[in-house]
Amino acid sequence: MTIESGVPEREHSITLEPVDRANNIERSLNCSFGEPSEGHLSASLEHRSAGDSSTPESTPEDNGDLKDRMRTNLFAGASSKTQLRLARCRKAITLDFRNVYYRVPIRQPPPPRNSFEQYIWRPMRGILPASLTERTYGTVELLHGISGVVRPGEFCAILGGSGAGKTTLLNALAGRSAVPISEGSILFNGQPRTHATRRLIGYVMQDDVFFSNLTVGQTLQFTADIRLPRSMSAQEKRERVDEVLRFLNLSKAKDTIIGDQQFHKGISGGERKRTNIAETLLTNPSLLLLDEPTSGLDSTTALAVVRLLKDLAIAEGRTVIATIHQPSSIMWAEFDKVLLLSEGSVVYFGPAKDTASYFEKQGFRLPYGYNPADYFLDLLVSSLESGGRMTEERWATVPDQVRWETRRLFGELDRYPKPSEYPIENDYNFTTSMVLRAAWKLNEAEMLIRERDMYEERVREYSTVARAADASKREIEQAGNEPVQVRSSETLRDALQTLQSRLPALGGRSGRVEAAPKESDHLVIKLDSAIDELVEDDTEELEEIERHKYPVSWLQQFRALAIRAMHQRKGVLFTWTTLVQCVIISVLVMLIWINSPNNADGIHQRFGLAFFSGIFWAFFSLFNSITSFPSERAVLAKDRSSGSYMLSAYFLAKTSVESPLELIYPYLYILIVYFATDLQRTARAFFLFVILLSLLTLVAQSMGYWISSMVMEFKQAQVIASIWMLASMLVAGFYISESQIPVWIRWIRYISFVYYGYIGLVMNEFEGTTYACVQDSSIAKSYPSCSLSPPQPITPQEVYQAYSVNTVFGIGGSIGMLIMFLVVLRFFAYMTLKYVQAVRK
Ligand SMILES: Nc1ncnc2c1ncn2[C@@H]1O[C@H](COP(=O)(O)OP(=O)(O)OP(=O)(O)O)[C@@H](O)[C@H]1O
Repeated sequence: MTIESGVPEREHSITLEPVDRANNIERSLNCSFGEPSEGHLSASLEHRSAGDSSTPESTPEDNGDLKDRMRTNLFAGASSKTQLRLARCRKAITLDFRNVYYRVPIRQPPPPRNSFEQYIWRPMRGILPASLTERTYGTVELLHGISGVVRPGEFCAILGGSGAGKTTLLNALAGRSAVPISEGSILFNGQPRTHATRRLIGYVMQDDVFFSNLTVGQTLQFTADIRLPRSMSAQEKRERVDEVLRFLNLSKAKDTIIGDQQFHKGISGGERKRTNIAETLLTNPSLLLLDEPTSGLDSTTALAVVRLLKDLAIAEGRTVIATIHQPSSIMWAEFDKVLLLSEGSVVYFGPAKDTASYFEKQGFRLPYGYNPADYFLDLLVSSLESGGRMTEERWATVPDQVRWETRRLFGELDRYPKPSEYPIENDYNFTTSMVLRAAWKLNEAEMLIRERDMYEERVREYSTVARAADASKREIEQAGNEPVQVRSSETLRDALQTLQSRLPALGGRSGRVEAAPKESDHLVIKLDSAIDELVEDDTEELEEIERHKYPVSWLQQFRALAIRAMHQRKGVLFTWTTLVQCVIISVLVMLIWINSPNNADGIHQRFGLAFFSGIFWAFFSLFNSITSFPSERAVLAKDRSSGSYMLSAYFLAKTSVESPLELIYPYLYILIVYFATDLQRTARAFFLFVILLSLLTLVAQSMGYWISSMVMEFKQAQVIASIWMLASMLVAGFYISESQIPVWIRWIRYISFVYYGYIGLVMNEFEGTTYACVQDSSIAKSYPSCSLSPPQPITPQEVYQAYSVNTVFGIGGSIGMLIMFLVVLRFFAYMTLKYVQAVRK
């Protein structure tokens, strides 16, 4: 709907939330401001003038301003207009956190009690999950009663020195903490977090965690496929990706791989950061939480990121909270609210523009021309770093009440039972941080009471707006599609003006208010039927979120995950070094075994070839796959904590894509080696060789999955894999026959898949064929058939006997055992990933 307002001081137009639907407004009001409940305290309302809003439909003046900003804005090129409107916020969220305390258990390994624990158990313990080997010794409190409210349309920056608790607080707000908060509440529109709210929260991690072999476009497409609702078509999802790419000026980098810091250079640091934000924006979150989105960026790019966040808050009605390191003064001016933290306590929370006056009241005057952020953070950090007390001059400037509160909180009050006896000196070495924390404690109650009054006033104000909009709606309906002239009362005009300035914060509907340079008490209102459709879409989308646990079905998850796994694994597996390694080994094997004789003298060589083939590909595959989960751990945790997909879809997609890829090199080896080395030339033997080697490779891969799901640390996984493979190799029967292995470790072979692979390959080579004896050969003489007169061909049974091959299983049995290992090991890997690693949902 378009409203043309006759307010003379406003000569530009802006896009706002709908005023055509009273019920939507009511709903928005409910979700933005809720019903004032008992004890519900809120932060101050900052009335932003309508002209401040960077909104999609801006006038030339606004555009001029916008262009100025865009000059330094690396996101220029994005017509924020269309993109912002298309990626509109679905529901306004007010985040209200009260008295949040967060404590974590202190975990420490128990001290060794004897030499076994000291020299054997301790080094081995590293490979087990910490939860099994560490004990809890009490708790440590990281957040001490943090309160605040951030509303739709506001951009709140969390600031503090290193270790102040910024990330801890952000994680707690996002529901991503390792343990739940100990006390207090975190409410979304007055309600605890639900499944549906979780999907409306976008969390941008400090580390840009991606699959390095995917391009920016592929990465975003994956996110779109998996996290956008099932009601959207593939085409719509592609369009959303292109929109976000354009919006963040990433179109140029669409086909560039993300890369990593060490081996493959990919996109730049700024592009990485924007890709990170883009991934979150794709899902159109209503509440955006960002952990240090500007870290590692140059000042221009960092400012551009901050302005983007501000635009997302104002123009889209999103609630944006970000931890920011070292903001410049220009950046400071962009913050609506700031939350200053020191040692896990609030030092200030409120409008950024009021910070200086608040600090001044506490005796800390912002020096002229100083960057506010630098000054406030210096006050907190320098006092901590030096550990020094406040100077006497500064202490003297602190109000009496605050000095008293500091003593009450951090000093020994017993020494001075009466306030009149308190010495004026800073006798406890109080630091600036202590004084400011005490000042805030004093101030907090007072501030919150004041803000509750403002909140109630605000609710009343919006009720007026809602009634006004309802009245307008009725007039519009009576007038059909024609522009309507509404002679408004003073109240209506004021209400609409307020609405105009605050509507973007009410939750994702669109309408337009245009200034008309004429009579001040006339409003011209037009209906825009397209807006109605958008509203319907939103409702459906929200209902869908409530209905389904995951945005898309299991099959859709599987498909998207399989495509991603394919792109990623291709890049890891198909490198020149791996190809060259495979070819060199294959050619070497071919050259060594090319002349193996087809008689008694060649028997041992065939054993060697079968053994080497099995062991080499088992090693190759095992070591390829032990990097599997550790390298994806961060991405998996990120995806799972945003509730994107089921672990079963991830595991099955990954393993089913990687398995065929893992077989490509062994097949190349078979092609080079099999015929050149004169292995048994029958179709049956060839295909059985292919099947056995494939199974061995896949079982080794499964073993690698299991190990890597268990320990998640590459080095530890490597140690376990090496021990396992070397033990398997030793007991398989090639180096030493079964009867020579001590009885008490003989059983190991039965739990070693290498053993079954080796038996299968050997029997496949000798089954159905005989070998001629060689005259004067010492090897041949060891076979009974060669001692006969005339010598008889050596039978497979004689060979098995000579090499102590256990024929109980046979080729079929070996294949069966390998299949069993395949299934069991994969099942173990999945269960370990699900339960032992406790990858968070
Ligand atoms: N699980 C934990 N156990 C014990 N202490 C912890 C734990 N997690 C965080 N801390 C401590 O809590 C404090 C706050 O950590 P946090 O990561 O929130 O700081 P921050 O303000 O984000 O710092 P930075 O800006 O350096 O990232 C730090 O001193 C940190 O060592």
